[in-house]
Amino acid sequence: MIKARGLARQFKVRGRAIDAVQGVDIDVEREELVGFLGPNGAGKTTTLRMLTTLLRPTAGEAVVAGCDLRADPTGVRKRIGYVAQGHGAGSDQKVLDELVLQGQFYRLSKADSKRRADALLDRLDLTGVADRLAGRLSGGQQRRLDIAMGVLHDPELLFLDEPSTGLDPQSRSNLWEHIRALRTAGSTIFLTTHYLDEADALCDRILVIDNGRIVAEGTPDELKARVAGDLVTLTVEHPADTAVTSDVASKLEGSQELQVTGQTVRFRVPKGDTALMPLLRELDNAGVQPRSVQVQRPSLDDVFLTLTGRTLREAEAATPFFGGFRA
Ligand SMILES: Nc1ncnc2c1ncn2[C@@H]1O[C@H](COP(=O)(O)OP(=O)(O)OP(=O)(O)O)[C@@H](O)[C@H]1O
Repeated sequence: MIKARGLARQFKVRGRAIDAVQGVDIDVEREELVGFLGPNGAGKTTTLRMLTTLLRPTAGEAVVAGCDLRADPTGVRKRIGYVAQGHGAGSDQKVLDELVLQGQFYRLSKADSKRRADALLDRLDLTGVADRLAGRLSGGQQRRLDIAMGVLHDPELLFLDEPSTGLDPQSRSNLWEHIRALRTAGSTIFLTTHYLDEADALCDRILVIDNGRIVAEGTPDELKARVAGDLVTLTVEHPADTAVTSDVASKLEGSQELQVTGQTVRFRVPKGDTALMPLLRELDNAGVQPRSVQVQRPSLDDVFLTLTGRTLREAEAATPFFGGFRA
């Protein structure tokens, strides 16, 4: 559905070159839900704007929904849906009218447009607000209306830019259910996000982008497997027991990144759950009583840290934002 090779975009700002996207390769298969994950300023929106024909690449090639990006941008536009970041439908139209107009914009007959609008309102849980002004919807309803607008013409491929930004946790998980349902119904979806939990919960596959380059690619589980194992956190009753505990932990097969803070010993092992029994047995033999033991699977944040040496939050804090120059 998407095949991009060496896609790049440079911006010139006051004589200074900004390499926003530095030659990315992207492959998305039909009916896949793929996430483009990276911190603010990593190049996600720029890539999306290139793939949706809104921005000309400075280098590279792409075939999107069967059409060549450079040779047939009109063909691409006909076959895709695009929901921009915080897009927001017009405020002075009723929800249903807004959708019917959108359908007519795509040259559907009024009757067809109304039929599809009704079906989408039902699928996206918006039937109850069909007669409300679009500008009066809650944040979550607004985003669902944006998505309905994006899929009304039944595109083969849907692009979503930061779909859940600005939503409260409940509206986010509700939106995720709707996005998953669209995928289950046969849509191919490419979305950008800087939320690790969103990428983890939604995506079949994730591309991680940092400073305009793809630094990793895989299923959420494959990416997590790149981190050196599960994190075991063990707290002991007496400070004097930490030396024995860290000694026992360091002897477990594959144990690494051992750290002691106060009465807490932390380390990574390849399979935390299976390592737990021998660990507790050894500690019992040594007369150590742990107060608590916790095993955590690596998060995508750990993956980002492993790949780039920075947490997503640090990466975002360090990214210069060229306010006023955004297209
Ligand atoms: N029109 C533009 N002119 C100049 N620089 C730009 C322009 N658009 C984007 N940039 C710069 O290109 C880089 C990538 O920006 P982009 O918006 O693609 O990142 P992003 O990953 O989508 O970030 P966010 O999550 O904040 O949307 C940033 O440094 C940004 O400031």
